[in-house]
Amino acid sequence: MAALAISARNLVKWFGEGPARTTAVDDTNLDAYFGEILYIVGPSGSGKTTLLSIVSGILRPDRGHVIVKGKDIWQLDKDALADFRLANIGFVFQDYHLFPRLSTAENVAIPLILQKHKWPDAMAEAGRYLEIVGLRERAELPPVKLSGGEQQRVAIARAMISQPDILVLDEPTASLDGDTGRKIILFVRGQILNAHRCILIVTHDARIFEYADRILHMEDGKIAGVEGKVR
Ligand SMILES: Nc1ncnc2c1ncn2[C@@H]1O[C@H](COP(=O)(O)OP(=O)(O)OP(=O)(O)O)[C@@H](O)[C@H]1O
Repeated sequence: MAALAISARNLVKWFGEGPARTTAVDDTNLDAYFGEILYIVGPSGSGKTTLLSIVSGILRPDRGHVIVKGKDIWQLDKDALADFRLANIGFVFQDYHLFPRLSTAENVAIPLILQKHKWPDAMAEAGRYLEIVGLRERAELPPVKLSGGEQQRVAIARAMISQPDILVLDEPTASLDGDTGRKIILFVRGQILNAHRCILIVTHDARIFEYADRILHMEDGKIAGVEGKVR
C-alpha cells in the first residue's frame, strides 16, 4: 500500500458572516498518496480551490487538521509553515503568477533565492529545470514572450526546483487548447510523477480526466464520490 502524503480530516471553511455566510468546505476528509495523481473535480463553487488551498498550507481552515508528511501543518507557526511549504509543496497557480520583469530563468530560480542559495547556483539550477521542461533556449526571455503552454511549463519548473514531494496544480489546463493541455498533463505524468511524489490537480477539464489515478468529486463543499484506486 502506498504511503500517505496528505491526510486531512473534518475540514470546514466558511466565508462571510451571518446570513451571507457560505460554507465553502463542509466537514471534508481527503487522503492523497505518494505515487499518485489525484484530481479534485466538481461544479463551479463546490469548494475545490478552497480545499486545495487548505491542504497545501495556503488557507487556514476554520476547523479540522491537515497532516502533510506526518506534520500537522496548521499547528505550525507562520514562519515554520512558510518554511515547510517551501521545502515540501510546490504550487502552480491558475494564472501562473510569473513575474513579468524577471527573465524566465530568474522566475524559475526564485524558490532557491528564498531558500538563501547563492545566485549563480540558483541560476544554474534554474537552467537545469528549464532543460527538463524543454525551455532551456527561452531562459533569457521575459515570460510575456512565451506561449500559454510554455508559461505553464515555467511555472511547473519553478514549483519543482526545490524538489518538493508534493505538487499542487490549480486548473493547469484552463487557459490552454486541448492538445497543449494534454501535453502538459502527460509531461507531469511522465517527467514529474514518481513513487515518492504526490500530485494534486483541481480541474474542470474533462479532456484530461483519463490521466488521473483517482478523482474526487466535490459537491457543495463535500466529497460526493471517489473514482479510481490507490496504486
Ligand atoms: N475569498 C472568498 N471570499 C468569499 N467567498 C469565497 C472566497 N473564496 C471562495 N468563496 C466561496 O466559497 C465557495 C467555494 O469556492 P471555491 O473557489 O473553492 O470553489 P471552486 O469549486 O474552486 O469554484 P471554481 O471551479 O469556480 O473555481 C463559493 O461559494 C465561493 O463563492
